[in-house]
Amino acid sequence: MAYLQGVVAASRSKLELGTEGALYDKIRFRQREAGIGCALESITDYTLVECMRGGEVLLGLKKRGLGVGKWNGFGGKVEVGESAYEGAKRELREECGLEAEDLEWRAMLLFTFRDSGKLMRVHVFVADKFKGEPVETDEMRPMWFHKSEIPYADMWADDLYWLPKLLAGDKFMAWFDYMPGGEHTNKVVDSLLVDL
Ligand SMILES: Nc1[nH]c(=O)nc2c1ncn2[C@H]1C[C@H](O)[C@@H](COP(=O)(O)OP(=O)(O)OP(=O)(O)O)O1
Repeated sequence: MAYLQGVVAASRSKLELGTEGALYDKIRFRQREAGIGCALESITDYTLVECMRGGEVLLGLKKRGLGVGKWNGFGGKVEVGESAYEGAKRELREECGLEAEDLEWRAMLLFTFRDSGKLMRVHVFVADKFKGEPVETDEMRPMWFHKSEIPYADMWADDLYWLPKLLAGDKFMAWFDYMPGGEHTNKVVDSLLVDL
């Protein structure tokens, strides 16, 4: 499975820099330096799927919930009893009706917010083979964008840091620390990115 292959490839390359634990440690260090108590109180797993078609990427305008009003890939919380891979496929189907034949794991994004101890861990996959046509749902209004016309101004601020790398085929782990007010202020105050 492409997801597992990705993980194996990662562990063979920059193991010393790329391990998730090392990244958490760096986050703790950086947050302490910034004078934050740095309680990583809870971790919640999410998925994010970027569908590719030639030089285009499918984004959805989020109609409700976290990130409402922003263009984003498709995804949501990983449910109890499912893997991130399974959760990613399910969310893609639920949010825009596409059935991915396979997903390639490409990135893990960690998000912290200066006004909470919560850490979001987002597993990012790319799909280039899928069945069906994207349809609008209660959650998302899908639209294809050429790689050169991605609406970064109307997306999460972090996307500008990592989406170009993802579209270039890179694998990586990254951390983005958001100002209080997270999705409304939409300002990244610290970040780390480790190529795998
Ligand atoms: N800073 C950020 N940058 C980004 O590109 N995507 C982000 C992000 N923070 C969250 N996301 C993505 C991850 C996930 O795909 C989505 C948030 O998930 P949802 O709100 O859809 O989750 P839930 O599962 O709680 O919702 P339901 O689907 O209603 O159950 O936004």
